[in-house]
Amino acid sequence: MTVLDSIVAGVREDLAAREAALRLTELIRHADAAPAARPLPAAGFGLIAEVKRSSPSKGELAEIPDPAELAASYEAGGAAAISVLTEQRRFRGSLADLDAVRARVAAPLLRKDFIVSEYQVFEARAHGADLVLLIVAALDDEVLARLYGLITELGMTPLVEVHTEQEADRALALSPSLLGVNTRDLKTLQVDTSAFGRLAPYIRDRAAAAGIPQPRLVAESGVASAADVAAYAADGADLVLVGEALVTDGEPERALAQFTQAGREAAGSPFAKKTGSP
Ligand SMILES: O=C(O)c1ccccc1NCC(=O)[C@H](O)[C@H](O)COP(=O)(O)O
Repeated sequence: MTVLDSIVAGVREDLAAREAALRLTELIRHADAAPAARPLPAAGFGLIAEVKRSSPSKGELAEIPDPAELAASYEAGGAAAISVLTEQRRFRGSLADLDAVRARVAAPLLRKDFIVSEYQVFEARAHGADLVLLIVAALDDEVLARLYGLITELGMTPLVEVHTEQEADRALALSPSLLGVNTRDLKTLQVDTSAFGRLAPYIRDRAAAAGIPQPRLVAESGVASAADVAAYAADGADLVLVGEALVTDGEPERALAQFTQAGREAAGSPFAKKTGSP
């Protein structure tokens, strides 16, 4: 069993308990009553800043007693969106964190979890999410397409996450507007930040060959410094998702603003790789 398999097994158990506590029909009523989902800023380089207490790879990262306060400092630093981990067992997140953050900030919110069922998508909407993560490695094609369709139908944006070329091909079949390359292999937890620079041109070329719109690319994981953000941006990332480096920094607002500035400068440089290879 891979790390991803064991996380998903726990997620399914916790999900069954929530499904028993609140009927789907009732949950859908809450989702329908939620204010409309917000889009990401239309263009330009940006950072997705994550509320992350702990992780399978690093253990405890930060206590974060007030996730809304942290999110407010991300927003003040200019985050394009805020990612809230809601998985409980390995990341110590919750839907209550999502509620607290939603009540405090206007920035678009990503529900970061291991989404395997429609119930979780309705939960995301009911708790104010604007974007929902779909991890290709955790889903078969049929479920992936079904969840993608529901997220879109509810007005939210799916962030479709891949780690390999084969997963990228599966993701591109959906013509996603937002495609994440996680440089962390969720099966082994190894991070290889150079994976983004290899996969981004592959994705751009395959999208061009398929005649579909180019997705905005999100580089995920492994950022320790502004230079890492700049490297992802130079390799063509439109957005970079950062967790650990921000939650362990004593000044997250300052760190976020610095990372964003570094990414913008690199993305605007004539050497930035924004298109598929000729
Ligand atoms: O972070 C982990 O250890 C992890 C393990 C297994 C599945 C997912 C995991 N993380 C989710 C993420 O994708 C990251 O939280 C996100 O990309 C931010 O990464 P980082 O900046 O390296 O904290």
